[in-house]
Amino acid sequence: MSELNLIQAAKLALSLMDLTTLNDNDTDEIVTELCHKESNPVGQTAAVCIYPQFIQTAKQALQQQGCTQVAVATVTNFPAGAADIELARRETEMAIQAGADEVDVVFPYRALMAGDEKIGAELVATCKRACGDKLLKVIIETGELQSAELIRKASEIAIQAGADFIKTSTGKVKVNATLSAAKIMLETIRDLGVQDRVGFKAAGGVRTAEEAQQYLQLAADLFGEQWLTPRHFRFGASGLLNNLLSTLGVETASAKTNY
Ligand SMILES: O=C[C@H](O)COP(=O)(O)O
Repeated sequence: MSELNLIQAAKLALSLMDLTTLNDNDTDEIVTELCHKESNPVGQTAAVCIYPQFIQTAKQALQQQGCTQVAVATVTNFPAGAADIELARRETEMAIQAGADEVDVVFPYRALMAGDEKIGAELVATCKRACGDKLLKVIIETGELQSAELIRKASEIAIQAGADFIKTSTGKVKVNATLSAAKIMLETIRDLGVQDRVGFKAAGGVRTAEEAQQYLQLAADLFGEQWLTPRHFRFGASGLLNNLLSTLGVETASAKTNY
């Protein structure tokens, strides 16, 4: 596989990003400001990712700027990853009813760590049914699972239960996305032969174009550069956009914001 240079990687990473704000003090204004970051000289991200109560705000802000192709993603069972299937189903159903295009649900990883493989499968299958044709990304929280065996097992369960994407992390625990966890997840996608229908999302702590480049190269080495589309690869990041823009020579007036 040829090497992606930093400029190519930065452009690609921007187009594959779920531009995220998931803070307890988020407001309509903060979400609107996030959506305004879509108006930049390089191009738009794949999605914005926000808490469910801001779905309508995000949709309106994107529409007002003519950014209707930017998807609105939200989170459910987040960030705890409880083993309450009914609650996860309700939250997911409500998110879809509120207009979400994509749902990132946290896998009940603690239950898996305690030896329960069934509850995760049921939760993912139930949430996928609630999503219908909207994308379901399943956050397996690799930094808590820790072992390669558990990361692989959670990936397999999520994929077999209908996940459209497997995602590393919530961004809310000590260890978030790492290249070693990404490698295990991407190899699981390859080993199950599901790369046509299942994508991968690196999320949590990805802050620089150089880091993004490494994740993209990992995936490109396994599946080819043509696999790097929003249907197959995402970054979930609240602090990567400004770095990508400055790598691409764009100084934003709002560089003072953290994105
Ligand atoms: O799902 C995305 C993550 O919450 C983003 O994590 P981050 O704030 O470390 O970029």
